[in-house]
Amino acid sequence: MASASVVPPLCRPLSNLKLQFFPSISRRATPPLLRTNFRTRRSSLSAAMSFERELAVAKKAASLAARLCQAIQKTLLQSDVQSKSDKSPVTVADYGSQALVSFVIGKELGPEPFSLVAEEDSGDLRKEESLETLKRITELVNDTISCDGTYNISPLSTEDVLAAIDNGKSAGGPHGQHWVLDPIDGTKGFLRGDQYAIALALLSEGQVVLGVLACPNLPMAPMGKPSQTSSLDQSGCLFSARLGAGTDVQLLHGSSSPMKVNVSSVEDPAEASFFESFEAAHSLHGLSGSIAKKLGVTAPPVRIDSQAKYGALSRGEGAIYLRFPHKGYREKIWDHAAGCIVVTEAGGIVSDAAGRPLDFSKGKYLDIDTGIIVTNKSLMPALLNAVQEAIKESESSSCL
Ligand SMILES: Nc1ncnc2c1ncn2[C@@H]1O[C@H](COP(=O)(O)O)[C@@H](OP(=O)(O)O)[C@H]1O
Ligand SMILES: [Mg+2]
Repeated sequence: MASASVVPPLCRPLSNLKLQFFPSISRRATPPLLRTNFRTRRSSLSAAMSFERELAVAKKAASLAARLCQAIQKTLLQSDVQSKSDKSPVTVADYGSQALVSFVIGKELGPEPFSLVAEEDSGDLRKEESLETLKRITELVNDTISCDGTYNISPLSTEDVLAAIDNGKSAGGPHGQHWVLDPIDGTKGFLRGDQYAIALALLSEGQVVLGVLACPNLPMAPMGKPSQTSSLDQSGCLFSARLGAGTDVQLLHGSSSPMKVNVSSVEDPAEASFFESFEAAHSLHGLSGSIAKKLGVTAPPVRIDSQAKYGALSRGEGAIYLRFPHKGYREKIWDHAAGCIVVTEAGGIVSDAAGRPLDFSKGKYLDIDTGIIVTNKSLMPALLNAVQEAIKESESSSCL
């Protein structure tokens, strides 16, 4: 069994994270949808509430959860892997991470109850055959809290841990405040030893007002750029964004100061690189390929797991992210809320394939047209045209 009492930093080299570049494409006129839909939605709400305290809590919660995940990834055993009803892999780390984030929010912002929309629930864990797993999660959560030293409390019981996980049962929606959590985004990457993220956001009146991405395996130095300082030689990035306040990155663990980041400013797609899911089951690589071809791309895409893609884009590493799930899949808000604000506060645009901004106010699902595309303001018009042409072509060819 893995022990969380010693938590070494995990510095696995990222063999699958490379940069590629687009050849040039001609710029086209901005489609009307784009012009009307990307007006800034900063309401009086953000002026009245700064969410500074909440952002600090989110950073603390995600960092602590990352500690637990890092300890587990290092010593991952086959026995840690279970199967949910949808057969996706879920590990003790997913549950432990959700319990920890829920614990930290409650501790820091309580005693009032809070609303949390999160990926995991305790249903499977409450079964008799899961008792050993539950004990192990409880031990990991307690070890992580005790190593951190911030909270002087008696150890949590298994019931405390189940209750903390079940705090994540909220349905979200357009009113009030809702935390949105993916305790391990990119579970498959986590199991492979590749990229994953702890993704936490806050919705207020249906709008994402802050987001944090803890990316334990993402190097601080952008790929292809030699680091100037020793802190950039390390892995583990914490991205954080607050409505109207920009996006920062800092070392996930340690005392580095936050640095403001911006998305790539490239206007020529020949200088842009392009991200997509590592997993072909999560995004239509063929469709992305034909979009890339329309833009004149020759290099293969950069395929990595999780919202680490949004984090990398926010600091100008690569310029485009394309996500086209297979027909029938419904995207969940926790897979995009934190990533979305991290990119938009860094100057980027996140939209569906029709050019509409993502709407996080409809509960746990996103109601999107076909797919999600992310890039900077200069490249979006041409990208949107290419996306729409490629979709039309793939629809007509599938009718033949
Ligand atoms: N068939 C599918 N199509 C699109 N996304 C899927 C999918 N099955 C799972 N996912 C989502 O894709 C996320 C991982 O994204 P990525 O491919 O960018 O790493 C998963 O997050 P979890 O790992 O938290 O379950 C899951 O929510
Ligand atoms: Mg996810």
